Amino acid sequence: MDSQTIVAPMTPAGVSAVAAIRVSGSKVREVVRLLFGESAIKNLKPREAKLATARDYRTMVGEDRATALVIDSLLYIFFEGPNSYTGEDVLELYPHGNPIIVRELIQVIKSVDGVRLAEPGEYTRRAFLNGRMDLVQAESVADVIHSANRDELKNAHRLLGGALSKKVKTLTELVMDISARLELDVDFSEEEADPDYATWGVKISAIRESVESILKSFKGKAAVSRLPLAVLYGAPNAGKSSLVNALLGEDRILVSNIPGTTRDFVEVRLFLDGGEIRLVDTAGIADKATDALDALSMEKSKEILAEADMKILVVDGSLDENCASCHPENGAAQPDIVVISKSDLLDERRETRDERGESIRISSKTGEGLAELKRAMNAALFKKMENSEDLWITSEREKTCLEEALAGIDRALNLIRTNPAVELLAFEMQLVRRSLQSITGEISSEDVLQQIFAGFCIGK
Ligand SMILES: Nc1nc2c(c(=O)[nH]1)N(C=O)[C@@H](CNc1ccc(C(=O)N[C@@H](CCC(=O)O)C(=O)O)cc1)CN2
Ligand SMILES: Nc1nc2c(ncn2[C@@H]2O[C@H](COP(=O)(O)OP(=O)(O)OP(=O)(O)O)[C@@H](O)[C@H]2O)c(=O)[nH]1
Ligand SMILES: [Mg+2]
Repeated sequence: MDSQTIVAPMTPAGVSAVAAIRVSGSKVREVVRLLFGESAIKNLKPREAKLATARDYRTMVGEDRATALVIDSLLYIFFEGPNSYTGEDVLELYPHGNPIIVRELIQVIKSVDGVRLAEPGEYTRRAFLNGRMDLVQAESVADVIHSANRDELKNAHRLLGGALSKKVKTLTELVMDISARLELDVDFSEEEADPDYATWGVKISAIRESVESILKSFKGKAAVSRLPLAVLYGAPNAGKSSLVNALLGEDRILVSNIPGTTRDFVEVRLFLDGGEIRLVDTAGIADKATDALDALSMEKSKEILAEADMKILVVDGSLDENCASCHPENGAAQPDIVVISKSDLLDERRETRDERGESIRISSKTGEGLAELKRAMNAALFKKMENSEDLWITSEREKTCLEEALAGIDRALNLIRTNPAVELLAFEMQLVRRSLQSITGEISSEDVLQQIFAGFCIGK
């Protein structure tokens, strides 16, 4: 392993209130000295937030630090290895979130001998290599960051907490135990009576069951993380775009009293309690297209509706008659929920039940009904998992290791059934053990680590 010290921002590029930069490695104290001066080193206490002025030592005139250019006034925390995320000395800097400041800090830090920019995932890779976490946990860090909803996040936290690691380690121990006894049988096969194959068979079958159940829990990331899609549709001028703006709390989409304002469908991201969703505003569907372009717009609306996980029909509550073409019997989509818009223009007592299904009165002007609509969307788009105690794996690599283990187990069981040569059985169980150990990274290779961490973000 290279012993270079690494530096990278932990926060995304761009303007923010505060940014975060992390340095890890043996040169951390030197970085503190150059940024903050000799006295900072003397008073360096681990895990204590300090306010200080970071300067560019390269611009210093003579030996007087006060002449050096100020980069920022910021907070920093020093973590002394091995009690840090990576297990090495770590320095975290929290400057103001100006990209100029972040760039200058990183340039100055990089100018220290033995410091370079971190590669993607390199902090977590070091955490793994220094025994702070195993490979299942390291992979789950990416899941924690990229979980798209509450259930995924809960699963990712369980993986990070070591719930799967524990299961796999228990299985590895069982396999090692069997291996050890098999090896004994190999050594003493001359003297001893026949090995007890039936007992081996039962034990190995039990392990097979556990491996298979973890394997079956696999959920590919693509399948899990596809954001749910809600589509708003209805007659022109019904108030669809206004509703999107009201849900977002900002004037994102053009609104006007001219029917046909929205031409192309517009997609935004909305956060609900269960997670992020895609919300699409479509062009109004009129009884008759006014021109060829209008007809195309309506076609587009229908296309995106076909993909929707939730169809929300917006009906203008201020009108007595809404367009007939939004009725399902006229070929329009069957709504999951009907929204009666512009409730601020409605008489309180007016009937708000719609023959097309459950309905909610809303007003984009006053905000009435918006919270209720969000709750309904949340319930429809984030259905509770049937068994939320379940733990599932998300890593293709872990899946492949489990498949290898399962194949080895099946070969071993087959040997027991057909040709019980203890040596062969012992050999297969060694392979099974190795496959299981690859999952947690007890056995790993440079190639495997390269593959895993290349997919991480910079600074993780
Ligand atoms: N500022 C900051 N926030 C962060 C992180 C970080 O690295 N820095 N994390 C990065 O992902 C996550 C938290 N994970 C962390 C895990 C372990 C340690 C750590 O220092 N472990 C030491 C001490 C443990 C203790 O005091 O209980 C250790 O394991 O020895 C730090 C962060 C999320 N938030
Ligand atoms: N009073 C009142 N007016 C509303 C409300 N919502 C929308 N409007 C008005 O209704 C008109 C149409 O609103 P839009 O949001 O553009 O309607 P749309 O459904 O997106 O229309 P198209 O894009 O043409 O299909 C505008 O004049 C809005 O100001 C509401 O809650 N209350
Ligand atoms: Mg519109």
